[in-house]
Amino acid sequence: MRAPIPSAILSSALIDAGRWIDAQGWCPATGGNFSARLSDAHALVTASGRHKGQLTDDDLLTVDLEGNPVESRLRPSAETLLHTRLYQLESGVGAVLHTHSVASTVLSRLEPGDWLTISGYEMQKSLNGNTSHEPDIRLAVFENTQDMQALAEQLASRWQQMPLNWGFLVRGHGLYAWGRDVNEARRHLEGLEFLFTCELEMRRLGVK
Ligand SMILES: CSC[C@@H](O)[C@@H](O)C(=O)COP(=O)(O)O
Ligand SMILES: [Zn+2]
Repeated sequence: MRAPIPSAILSSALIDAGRWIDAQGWCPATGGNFSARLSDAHALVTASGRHKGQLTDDDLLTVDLEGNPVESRLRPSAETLLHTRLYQLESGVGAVLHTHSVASTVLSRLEPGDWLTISGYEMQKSLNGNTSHEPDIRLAVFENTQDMQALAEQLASRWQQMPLNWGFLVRGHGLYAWGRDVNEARRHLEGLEFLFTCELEMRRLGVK
């Protein structure tokens, strides 16, 4: 069982992550949503429709792991169910950052299959568990839908076949990256975005 983490610490970490992500240009308009696990049963999540570079404490609320607000009148992110499903699937997931970068959006549309495979980059070592550039990194790619319940079920069924690591892509939509805490989620997000940019450049050059 996890010791609960004070909400104020996680709020500040998510607000800070939002400013950084916005500075990278990975959350244009009101795109993206973030969360952090408070305990075994609750998470802090961004309210729907907020600009992620301008978050304050008033833009975050507590939800249970079914995505229901707890003691808040704010409307949680439209994609809360994906966050809470990740917390349900893996107790080691402590934070989830969802972004809408150009690279993740375009690459996910260029990749026709259910998986994006990446290999040969030193930056693969930014992803937990990787000690070499050589092994393939495989990221799940899901079709986009506005039905978050359905997408959460697809995520769970893919996870049952094989647990996913680091993140997944939603086609034409963006990236979900996670980690044991906000710092690790940020590292995975940054590493994956770098790898996507490289892959996109390779494909633009006709190498792949
Ligand atoms: C700019 S619209 C993007 C939304 O449809 C959605 O994909 C998104 O990431 C943000 O939704 P939100 O409800 O603000 O968390
Ligand atoms: Zn989104």
